[in-house]
Amino acid sequence: MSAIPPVLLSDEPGSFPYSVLAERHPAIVGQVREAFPYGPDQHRALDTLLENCTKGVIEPLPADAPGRDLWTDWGMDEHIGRSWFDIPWLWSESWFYRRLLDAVGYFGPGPWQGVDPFRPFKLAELESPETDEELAALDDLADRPAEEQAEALLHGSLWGNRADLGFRLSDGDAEARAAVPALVADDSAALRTLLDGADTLCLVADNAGRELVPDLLLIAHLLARGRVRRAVLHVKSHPYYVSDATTADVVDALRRLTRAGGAAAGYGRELWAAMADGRLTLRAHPFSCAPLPYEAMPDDLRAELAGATLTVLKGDLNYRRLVGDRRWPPTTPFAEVTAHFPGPVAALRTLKSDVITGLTPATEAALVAAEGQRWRTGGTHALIQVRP
Ligand SMILES: O=P(O)(O)OC[C@H]1O[C@](O)(CO)[C@@H](O)[C@@H]1O
Repeated sequence: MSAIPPVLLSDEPGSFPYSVLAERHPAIVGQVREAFPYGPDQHRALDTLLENCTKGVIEPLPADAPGRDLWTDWGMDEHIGRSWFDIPWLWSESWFYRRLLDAVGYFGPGPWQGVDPFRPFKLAELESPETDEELAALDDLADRPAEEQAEALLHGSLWGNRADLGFRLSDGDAEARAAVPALVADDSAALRTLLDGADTLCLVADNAGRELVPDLLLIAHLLARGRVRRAVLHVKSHPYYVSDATTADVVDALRRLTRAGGAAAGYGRELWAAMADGRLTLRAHPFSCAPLPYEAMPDDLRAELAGATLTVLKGDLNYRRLVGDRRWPPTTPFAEVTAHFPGPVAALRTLKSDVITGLTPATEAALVAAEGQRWRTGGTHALIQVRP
């Protein structure tokens, strides 16, 4: 067993985590502020948040705040009074989204209760010409052999994670850079084996829009071909990390598919029917927005995932939560760091933060020789890792 390295903090100027707190979060506050006709109270609360998240310390949630008990369980008291930059990065990032939702009145009571501050960005992406093109491409795919379709949809789902909206706010060139390189780890053969004839597939979604659409297409394909009997799609219980998918985003994506026409509409109808007969269910567990690694998941979620044939975790944040957001040496075995997970697990992720495990020494050396450490955070590399 490898020695356990320290968790990532955001206290090193020039590091990626530091830039997220010092630059990305203020940029997100600005974008949200411009996207809605908020009133003076909300603007004042956003000003306070901006000041607090860049220069202040963690302050407790008010006694009557919704979800306060959860945050107490998740370690709020031990962080109170400490700088956002000196506590685990995973924790301070989640806290930022919680406090942002508070500032705009998301948790209510009041007229802004339940209004997703990121919805305009998500909808714009769903309605973009790029989404049109991706959906139109399904017409050509329909004539290809089933295996080829499955492979294309798997890679669509993987690369759909490439540039989430939060990432693009601070790294607008990410998508234009570099042709798609080879995967840095590719356990897709093991993934195919696990998926073939699976009873229950849990897919833990990441982003809405151009990531969720291919996730849904993959699920539709697996269900329609009878490769998996049922699928459970885990989404976030509230808006999170800008583009993370909630139930409302699944509904938007399904509507988008069904009105697209052509093969896309067929997938949409398949999913709609699967929701109706229970082959596809949604889950929005509160732990989906917890500032903690999956190793700390509560017993009910552990039991649920233990019952799945396979759990597929999408995206960078889920990867960080799966392996523990630590400074692992990149060659640390993936099976070792995911041994805590209650059943077979796969990660489909483009690389957008420093954390990485499961590389061969040769792969790590080649990446470093070509790019220094940029490959870790640039969003231009991806992986499929499986622990059966
Ligand atoms: O949408 P994803 O793939 O989980 O990525 C989330 C992004 O946010 C971060 O947590 C940084 O804010 C990175 O891990 C990543 O760039």
